[in-house]
Amino acid sequence: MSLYHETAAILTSSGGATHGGSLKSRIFKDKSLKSPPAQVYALALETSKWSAILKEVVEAADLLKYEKKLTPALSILLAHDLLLSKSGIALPASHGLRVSIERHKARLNSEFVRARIRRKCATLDALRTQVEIEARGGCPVHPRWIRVNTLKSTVEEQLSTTFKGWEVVETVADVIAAADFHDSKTGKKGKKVIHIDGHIPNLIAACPGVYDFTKTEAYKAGKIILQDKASCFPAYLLDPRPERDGDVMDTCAAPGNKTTHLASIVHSRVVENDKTVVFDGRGKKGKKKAGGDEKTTIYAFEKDPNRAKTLQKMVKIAGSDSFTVVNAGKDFLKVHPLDSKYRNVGALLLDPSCSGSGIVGRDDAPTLHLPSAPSSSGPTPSKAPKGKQNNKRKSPPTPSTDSKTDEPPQKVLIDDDGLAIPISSQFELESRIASLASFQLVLLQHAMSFPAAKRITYSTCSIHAGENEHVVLKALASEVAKKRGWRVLKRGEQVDGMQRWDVRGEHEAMQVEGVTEQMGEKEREEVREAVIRAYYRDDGRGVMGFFVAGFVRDGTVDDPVYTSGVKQDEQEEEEDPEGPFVRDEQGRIVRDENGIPTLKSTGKKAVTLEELQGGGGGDDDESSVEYRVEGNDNGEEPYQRDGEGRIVRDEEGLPVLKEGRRWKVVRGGKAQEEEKEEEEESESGTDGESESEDGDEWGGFDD
Ligand SMILES: C[S@@+](CC[C@H](N)C(=O)[O-])C[C@H]1O[C@@H](n2cnc3c(N)ncnc32)[C@H](O)[C@@H]1O
Repeated sequence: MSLYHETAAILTSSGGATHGGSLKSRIFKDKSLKSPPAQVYALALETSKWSAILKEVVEAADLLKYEKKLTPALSILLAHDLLLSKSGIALPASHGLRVSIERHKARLNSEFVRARIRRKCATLDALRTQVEIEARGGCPVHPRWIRVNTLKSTVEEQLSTTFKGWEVVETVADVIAAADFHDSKTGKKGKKVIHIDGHIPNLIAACPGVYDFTKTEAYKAGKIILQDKASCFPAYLLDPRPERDGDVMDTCAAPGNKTTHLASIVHSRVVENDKTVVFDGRGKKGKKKAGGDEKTTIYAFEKDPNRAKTLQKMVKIAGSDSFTVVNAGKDFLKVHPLDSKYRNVGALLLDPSCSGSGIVGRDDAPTLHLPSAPSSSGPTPSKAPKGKQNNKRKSPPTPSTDSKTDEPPQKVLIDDDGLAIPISSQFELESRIASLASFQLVLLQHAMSFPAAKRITYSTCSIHAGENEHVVLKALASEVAKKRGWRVLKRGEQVDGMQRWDVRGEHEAMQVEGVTEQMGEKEREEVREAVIRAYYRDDGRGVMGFFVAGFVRDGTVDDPVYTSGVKQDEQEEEEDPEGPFVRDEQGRIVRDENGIPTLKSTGKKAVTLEELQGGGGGDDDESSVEYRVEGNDNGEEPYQRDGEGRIVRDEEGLPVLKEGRRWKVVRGGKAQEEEKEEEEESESGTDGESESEDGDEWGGFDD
């Protein structure tokens, strides 16, 4: 099959919206293609951009009437290459398709000139510019953002290598403006200009479409990473500092842009402070931190095993594998916060799956205009696409055709995992957002429960308040946040570049039923001002739609359930230095007349008199603390008595045993005691007396 047949099949395939996402991904994932996917994609994209004009030309020239074997899609693909491609039709001169279009060359050319004049364009260049702008549906140009990976390079090095000869301009807006430049001599679009970002360190905005950075040595060596400016906010806002935050966790990490950004920041902090650090893992890079042996590890989790492979590759290429542990295929929600591996995790980055509604260029196919069937003769100039209709993230990736205008295209929400979810109503959209938001909140609360955590960033590439401000407000109102003292990282406390970023939370998003009623106006405004937004807009900022919020706690407020896994009362029993017994005001253990202590947990006596007299185990509740009197069992009671017949007690009030008698304290109940005795017998062959000596601890009473 020829390039043209394959491309026509892609452009007109039905169900594309729900079967594989964007035009680009449909083409590059199509294993049945014989032509190079890049060539198919370029032809499909460019023809779609020009299709409104090509449709007019083909119809006016009556091409489909004369060439019955051509389909509408084939006709505009061939017309595109005939009229606009420098190399012409990519087929042998004798090929039937080529012959069928070239014999109409003169008429097609003159209709093309007429179409240009109708659009009031004096030159082909002017028409090109108009087509480019229309193809974006009036949406802004998006710069190519490049993060210099400071683990491997510096901005200075990149300026003198990758960007050698590029002009450095003052603003992002200048970079955007350069994209519409068209060099009439070379026929090339855009200019080689860059801007060094003023908010995020080591970030460069380059004019898009001028250069394929994926082909550069710097990209292949991991010296530069293609990452949108807004997507750099979370790691920068988290601002992990080895000496303050210890280990760092990236909870939802693939493909790894933020993981590698975190690594770069951690590393630069160490260098900046002129302190050295031991990086964990197989680190050859490690240096000792001044005055200590702390280690910094970045733990990255990715539940999707395939995406985790990309993460692993990225971490390696970026040069951070020596101190990044990739937990491939591991669900962050299944990571136990009390797992000792993570006891030093002080900073967590949470960038969970979201609706992806802020992503730029997700739907990359401009609306396709196909010529009408031959019966409807005569030119029917179609209107050029207006507004944002061909750069909408929720519109179907399958291009609509003019002949189907009576069927409104089904909307598709392509999330940031690349999953295409058909959305046919506002209700469906809201349900999808609500379900994502509830999951995002669970993840955020889980992050908040790590014992040493003091800083968290939560981010999405969504523009919906439901996934953004609302999740933040609900998280702040949650039990874990309250019990552990989590609060929002206020604007004034943020790293410099984020303080200066002036796009903040949405006013109308600051009300959440059942959550914000208890908050004062000032508190709500503080949260709104603290959270950071970015929009894909024609505002000169050149960023994608994004949201990020920081959370902090100072650690003075905490709940033991989040540090030791036990509730306060349980912890008192376990860790109370006074032990599990009730004490009086002077700190003495409260005992009954026989000196038997009372347990705090049950209010019952720790042992019964019968037990003290050697009678065996107590009830189940108290089975973890059993006491036996052993030795010289001659039938007499084991305690010493004074002249008045009272049991003699030591300073703690414990009965003093007669000579030859001793206490045996058994922890863990009767079953364990029996087990222990069996073991003792089999090991030593003694009657356990000597073990009893060893075990003659007063642990049960003293601690
Ligand atoms: C928005 S993407 C992360 C992008 C990444 N932070 C970056 O900047 O390159 C969300 C990722 O989280 C993963 N994910 C979702 N839920 C997860 C979970 N419970 N545990 C671990 N990974 C999860 C998804 O598979 C997806 O790869």
